Amino acid sequence: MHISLASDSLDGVASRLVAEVERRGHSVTLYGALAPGGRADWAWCSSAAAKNVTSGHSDQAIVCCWTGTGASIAANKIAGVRAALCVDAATAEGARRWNDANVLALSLRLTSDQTLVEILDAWFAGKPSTADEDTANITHLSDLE
Ligand SMILES: O=C(CO)[C@H](O)[C@H](O)COP(=O)(O)O
Repeated sequence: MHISLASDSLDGVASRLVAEVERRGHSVTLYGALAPGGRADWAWCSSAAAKNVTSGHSDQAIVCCWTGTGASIAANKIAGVRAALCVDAATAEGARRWNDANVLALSLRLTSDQTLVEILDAWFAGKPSTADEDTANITHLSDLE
């Protein structure tokens, strides 16, 4: 897959995120502090990465900031984006299964090296549920936009 990655700083697991995504065989487009020269503020870099998902440029995006909250809020401003702030593998797995999340948001403050690996393993292994009650929720999100 092609994954857009954004981080508003190089704190914590930001640089390791790029290596871990590439190690899994994905190609990447980088934003914010991961791509020197671009605007690194979380609202700008996270929304830029998220826009790539709905435009078809990228299959998914991963957005980071210190708390993870700003990155997820900015990404969710883009119609068609379902960004999920995930702090562990179980949350990432649930976000893919029940929310059909297409953008993963991470907290640079909370996410350890090991947790990053576990979250990415769960995220990339995850598949959206095809159960009627789950697809109905996703359809309703589109109706709300
Ligand atoms: O967590 C964040 C937003 O939710 C930011 O990373 C935090 O506000 C720090 O930003 P800055 O380095 O621009 O002060």
